[in-house]
Amino acid sequence: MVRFEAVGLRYPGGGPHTGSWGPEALVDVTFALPQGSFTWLLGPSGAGKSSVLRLMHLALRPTRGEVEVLGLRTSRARRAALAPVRRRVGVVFQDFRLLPYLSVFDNVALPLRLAGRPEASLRADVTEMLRWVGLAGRAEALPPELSGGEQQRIAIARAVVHRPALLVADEPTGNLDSHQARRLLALLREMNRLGTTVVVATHDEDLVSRFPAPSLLLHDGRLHDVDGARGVEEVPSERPDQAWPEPRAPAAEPEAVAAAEDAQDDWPEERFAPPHEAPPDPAGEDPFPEPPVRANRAPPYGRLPSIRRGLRRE
Ligand SMILES: Nc1ncnc2c1ncn2[C@@H]1O[C@H](COP(=O)(O)OP(=O)(O)OP(=O)(O)O)[C@@H](O)[C@H]1O
Repeated sequence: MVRFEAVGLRYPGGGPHTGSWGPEALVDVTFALPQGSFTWLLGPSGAGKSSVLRLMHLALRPTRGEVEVLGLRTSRARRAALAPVRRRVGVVFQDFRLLPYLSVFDNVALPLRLAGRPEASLRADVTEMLRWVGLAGRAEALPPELSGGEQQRIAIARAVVHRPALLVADEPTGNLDSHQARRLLALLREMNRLGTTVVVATHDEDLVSRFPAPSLLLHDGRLHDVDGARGVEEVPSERPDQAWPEPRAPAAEPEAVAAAEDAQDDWPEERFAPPHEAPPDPAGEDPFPEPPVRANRAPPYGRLPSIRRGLRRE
């Protein structure tokens, strides 16, 4: 599901267009997470947690080594191969990254629209997620009109509404009170129970103590202590292989959709490729073609009743 092999990562040193590169923010990071696992990503500020998550949701490529996500080896993959994989990854950003000119409803609906869900069928799921995060009444508001905690809850709803195969969350409880943080943990656990692989970077020790799970511990960009995460590679996942089907590619990718995807990039296209030891694949046949669009296929996503049931229990 996720494999890091001797990964090194450098950021641009004196700014993105200067051509100089800073010290390695990640050094020789190696681990593997099986499908259906739940992993805490821990470490002090500046240790490299966000950098690991950026590599997992394909906002960056490694400058050394290999990162494989959902079967895609990212270090040399062509950019066109990244989009379909990214659509299967849900992200809760530390700084939310809501699109300020779209309503709350449209922000949460974005992953479903990117996955090609018909408008008629997405309303119920978006409304249910908004209700779950307690913001159904703010569907028409713009993100800048919301508090930090409310924006975080919208960001969480957007990350999970399309039931991603992989969910990465960067300090998802940073702006939540303890009750909301426990509800969020319940949602993450329920999604994990249903087959989503979950990785959460956090400083919230109370949250971690409520759900013991394997941890990756980073210090100064190095993986210092792996509590079960590195070794679990050999344990086959008991979860069904196709817990979440591939999303359909949008029939046509309008410019607005492409712009919305780029807004979630840490490095927009022209800065996407840091100097990797090996050159990218020469232009040729795309090894990762978009899945074919099948006509009259049933909607790939079920409704959310099981998540709702799990939350009621909580
Ligand atoms: N965009 C960037 N440009 C240059 N250096 C960066 C950039 N982002 C992160 N770094 C550097 O990479 C290192 C790891 O940062 P990262 O944000 O991954 O740490 P973190 O563990 O997530 O920290 P925090 O808990 O404070 O969010 C730090 O030294 C940081 O200064």
